[in-house]
Amino acid sequence: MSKFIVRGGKRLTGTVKVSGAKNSVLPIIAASLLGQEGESIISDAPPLDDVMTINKVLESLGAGITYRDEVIRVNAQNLTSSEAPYEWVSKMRASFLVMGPLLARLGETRISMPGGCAIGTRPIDQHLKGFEAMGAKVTLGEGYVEAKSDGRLRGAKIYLDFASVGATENIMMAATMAIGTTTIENAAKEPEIVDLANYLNAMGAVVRGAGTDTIRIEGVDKLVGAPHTVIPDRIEAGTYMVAAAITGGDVYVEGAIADHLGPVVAKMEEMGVTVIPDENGIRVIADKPLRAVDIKTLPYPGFPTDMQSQMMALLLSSTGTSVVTETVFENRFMHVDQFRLMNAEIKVEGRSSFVSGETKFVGAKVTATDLRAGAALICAGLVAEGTTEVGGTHHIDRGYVNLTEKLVGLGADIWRVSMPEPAASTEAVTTEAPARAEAPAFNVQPTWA
Ligand SMILES: CC(=O)N[C@H]1[C@@H](OP(=O)(O)OP(=O)(O)OC[C@H]2O[C@@H](n3ccc(=O)[nH]c3=O)[C@H](O)[C@@H]2O)O[C@H](CO)[C@@H](O)[C@@H]1O
Ligand SMILES: C=C(OP(=O)(O)O)C(=O)O
Repeated sequence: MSKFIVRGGKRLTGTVKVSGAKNSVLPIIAASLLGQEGESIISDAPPLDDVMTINKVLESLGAGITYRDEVIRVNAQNLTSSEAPYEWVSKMRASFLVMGPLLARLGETRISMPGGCAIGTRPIDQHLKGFEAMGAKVTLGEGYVEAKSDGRLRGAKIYLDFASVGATENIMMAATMAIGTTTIENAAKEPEIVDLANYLNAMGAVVRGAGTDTIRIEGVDKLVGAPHTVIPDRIEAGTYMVAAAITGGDVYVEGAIADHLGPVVAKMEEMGVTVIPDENGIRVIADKPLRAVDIKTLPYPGFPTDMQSQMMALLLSSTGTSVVTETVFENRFMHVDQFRLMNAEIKVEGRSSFVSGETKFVGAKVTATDLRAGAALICAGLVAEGTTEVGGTHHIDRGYVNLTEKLVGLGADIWRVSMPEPAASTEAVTTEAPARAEAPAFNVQPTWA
């Protein structure tokens, strides 16, 4: 067990570099299963717990994987299994993204049912509807989803009831080796979809229209491993933009792509933050009081649900009342109770939160209820009076590379402590900051590379 400890009151300045996007690298690693020959070389692969998990899934399927210096090499020529076990899928929903590639490659697959999680029930009906339309026979039972095709999948026209990111990716991957053309209508348009399509095309696939709401995939006979560099993580970038703004800072977020962050930039500007994008990143300067604004999460290019909780932290410190409406996930206000422990005033009514500004955050013991909630609590901790302890670090480790190092590099007073397991020891854990030379002690380099 471990915690992040944040002592509030430091203004952030300097440059922070964004890592490769979690939500790009996960489907791309899954897609590497499609390579019948050669090797895929995936660069800028962030050393996150989620990446380790999906690598384990691929290894369990028989793929050869090495991971060094943020480069993953996948050799998927000889797959030995079509089953993704509970052990890995239960750790991370995105493991389910191996279903499309396995169906295309092996004609059958059995995958543990991905459960719901803190932010919502997250059904997979749209994924399965797509596979069935392409001729797969899907059965559910004993906690597993099985899909089988009678020979190769067949191209089909698939309309998604919701522009689901995962369903678009899974269907797109399954369709690459189908007979004929598949059309996905009401497809998700996220930059990560475009990144995946670029990688698939480099492998020999014919995917057109990614980034629009209609994607056409012409099936081909064979895909081969290919090199690809993952796009920068727009949510990590947005998180550092919020961290900079909430502390009244001046930070250059290197690698951030302004085009991928349209609504985040727009809303921060509406609040009174100065945002200066250039071709290598985005500079954020907050040198005046911030105004309240309303936020509504939507699929891309709308305001990203994955930035909702961090933005709520910023709105809490603005002047006035803001309304935050969450339309993507039905239960993504878990951070509200945690913010309340830090002195925030927020009223939740259905899918909307009424957020009172001018919060004088007070340090408290809080818990990351999900990945972005954790990031948001750390942002609040940066300006809180006193010390904030953020537990639930396993959520945060899913999506932020070297979080303490990056924030310390900007001048934040944050470190991480490892807690002894209660049964093993009753020793108190110190929340004193380690000497700077010792901090940060957290090493996220994979140990099994
Ligand atoms: C690994 C990854 O890329 N994760 C992202 C991805 O998750 P993920 O791909 O799971 O998100 P989706 O876009 O699929 O989900 C959006 C909404 O659609 C619903 N839905 C989805 C599929 C389905 O078959 N049926 C259905 O009802 C979900 O319950 C949710 O309410 O997009 C989300 C929305 O931008 C982000 O928050 C996640 O960070
Ligand atoms: C919800 C998220 O991710 P995932 O879909 O991997 O749970 C996220 O990145 O905020």
